Amino acid sequence: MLYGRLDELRARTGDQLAKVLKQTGGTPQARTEREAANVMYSQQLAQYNSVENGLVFGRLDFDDHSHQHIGRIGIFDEDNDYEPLLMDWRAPAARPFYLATAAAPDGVKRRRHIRTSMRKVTALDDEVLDLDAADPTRHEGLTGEAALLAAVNANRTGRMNDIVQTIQAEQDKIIRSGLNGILVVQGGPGTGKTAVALHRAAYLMYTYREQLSRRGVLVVGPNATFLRYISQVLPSLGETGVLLSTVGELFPGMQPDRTESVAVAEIKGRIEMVDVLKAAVRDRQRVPDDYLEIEFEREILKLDKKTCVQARAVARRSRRVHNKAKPLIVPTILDALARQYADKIGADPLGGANLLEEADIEEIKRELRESPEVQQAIDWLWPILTPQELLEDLFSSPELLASAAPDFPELQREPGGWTVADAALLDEAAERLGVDDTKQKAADARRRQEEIDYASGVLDILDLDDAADPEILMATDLIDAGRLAGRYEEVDYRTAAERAADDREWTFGHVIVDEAQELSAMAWRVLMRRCPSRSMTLVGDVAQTGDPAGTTEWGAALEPYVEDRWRMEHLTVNYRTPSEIMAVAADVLGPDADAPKSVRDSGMDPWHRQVSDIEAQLPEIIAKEAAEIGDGRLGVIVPAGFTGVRPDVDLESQVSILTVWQAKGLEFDSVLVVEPASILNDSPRGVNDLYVALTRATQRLGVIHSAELPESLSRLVTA
Ligand SMILES: Nc1ncnc2c1ncn2[C@@H]1O[C@H](COP(=O)(O)OP(=O)(O)OP(=O)(O)O)[C@@H](O)[C@H]1O
Repeated sequence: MLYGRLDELRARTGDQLAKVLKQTGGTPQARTEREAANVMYSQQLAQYNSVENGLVFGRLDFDDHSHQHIGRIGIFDEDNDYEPLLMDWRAPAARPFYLATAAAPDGVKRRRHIRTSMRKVTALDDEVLDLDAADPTRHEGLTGEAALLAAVNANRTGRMNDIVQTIQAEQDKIIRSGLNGILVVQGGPGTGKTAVALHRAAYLMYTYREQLSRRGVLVVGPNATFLRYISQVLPSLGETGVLLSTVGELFPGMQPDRTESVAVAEIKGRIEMVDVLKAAVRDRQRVPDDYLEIEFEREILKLDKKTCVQARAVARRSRRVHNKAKPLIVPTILDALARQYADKIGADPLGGANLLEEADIEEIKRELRESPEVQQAIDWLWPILTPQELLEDLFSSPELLASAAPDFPELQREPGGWTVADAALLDEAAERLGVDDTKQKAADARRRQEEIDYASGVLDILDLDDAADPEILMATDLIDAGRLAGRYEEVDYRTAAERAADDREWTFGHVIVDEAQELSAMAWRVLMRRCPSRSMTLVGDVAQTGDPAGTTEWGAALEPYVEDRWRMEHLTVNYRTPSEIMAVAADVLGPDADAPKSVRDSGMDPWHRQVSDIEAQLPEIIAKEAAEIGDGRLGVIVPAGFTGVRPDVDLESQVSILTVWQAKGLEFDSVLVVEPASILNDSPRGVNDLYVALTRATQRLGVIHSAELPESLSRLVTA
């Protein structure tokens, strides 16, 4: 019945959309309304299409004999006072589905998990929420235990799935936490942080739609592979208006295409870079050592250092950003040059006062302003700079670098291309420089003039008949070309997420950051600029920090922005990694670490095998392990620089060879960790890296090494 209703809704929305698309013309208001309807119906249709799989997944039976189905969207009975036929999982009334327990049943008698495949029910799992009738083998801390275990034991597909059917109580609390302020979610590997972050995005969009649809929600992930891995979750929850991005991509047009050492990347992430960029900008506001010579009207004028210093001081005092302050140096310079020129040409041969009057001086200034030589001098004194020019010049010039960053000579490099860590610097530079929009404004003016010209052409055609009766109104009597052009100007109907992707200065209604522990101080600044309201959800694990520029303490990262005004929630249960693997991983962190508790055992011991030549023997070991897991997925996690690592991870293939950094946030049915001693020694945060590598497996773990096995892995059995 519910799928039937979904088909009806889809067909009806499709018809409405087709009707809107067929209409043309009309008043400007009609056009605006039509465009808005177009966007609304298209989004609705996308939502109906995306909830096809698993539309209905739950049912609650209440003590009063009523019942309610729970699903991905709400569907209402239009013929019966809009009674809910299917309750959206995010609605308050659906909450007992996630929270009710036998001890606190909240009026629920039975909770049913319904599994479907292609519109057919394939399995049911019932829980009777009655302490007397409850199955004593059930785990009281888990909601829908059978459905949960089926989900966590299932083979992985290479793409993350939603967990909407089996959200657990501690996760539900975070997903539905209020919109405002900064919420930090700290949780060990596999505790569902990523899943919770995405479901929270969907929940917030549903609950605060009015507030959030205008400014949009941003979800930030550590790299492009990870974003591909999670990309299907929000659409499957019926939400298409959320922007997924890395920090780097928030600088529009940024494509990191070069690499650099971890040490240099770490320096670029430091807060000291703010001062470096400030100094770099000031260094570009030049004055001559002595004077500049400028030829004007066959005279040689001298622009001396003192005048330039004065002009620069005026511009700097304004506290405008560099590119916007440039016009402020011009009056002082023109004035000095004009007076010098006047002295030359207006000198009274008899030695009296200058023959030129103020009006003449003003005229000279106007001419000076137009002179290419003068413009060239002004550009030398105060060049308009793009962020790219500023950084490229800084990094490739030993002199500029020595002046702006005397402590960091290692930043010097050949020009060409950008690294991941450059993105936050470019963004910071853009803030300091301000956008030079003169070209954009000129282009806009040109475009508008073209539209006006076109519109007058249209009006001319309408008024072809010269001999028309003067009593009859002509088109040009009613509307001029400017107004006609205005009507046809393009209005921007993209969703907030689409517009935000192209706009560096966009600010979001809510920002969600995954793997937030990896952000450098400079990256935090980028994100805080995108979210002045500080309505943010930051999920991560400070025990997994791999980037030397990242944080191991939430308070230290947030203090500069909100002091201690942020709240923290913890996730404590690991749904990914079986207890046997988690025990090995916890040994790596040491006895004081707070590793999460696994929800299940696998009955299989993680193993290690020492080989003499890894590169030669690995293919065979991989083939054997791949055969063991059938159509499951195998991740081979190797030290950086190992052969076989590709910059782009193929999520679809059965076997992936990747570095720890690439494996961040991902999971595989089976994992082979290669040469753990190298992973430990390659980075100052090697312990965390090895912990991340060991916790990627959902079923099986093996360790291959030629060097000595690190002592912390002594729990592994020998294969
Ligand atoms: N309530 C749940 N029901 C079913 N599966 C769940 C649930 N919570 C988490 N999972 C599954 O557990 C796995 C780990 O979740 P997720 O990747 O969100 O963890 P994480 O905390 O982000 O891990 P890491 O810190 O290692 O990146 C995923 O496969 C996820 O689908």
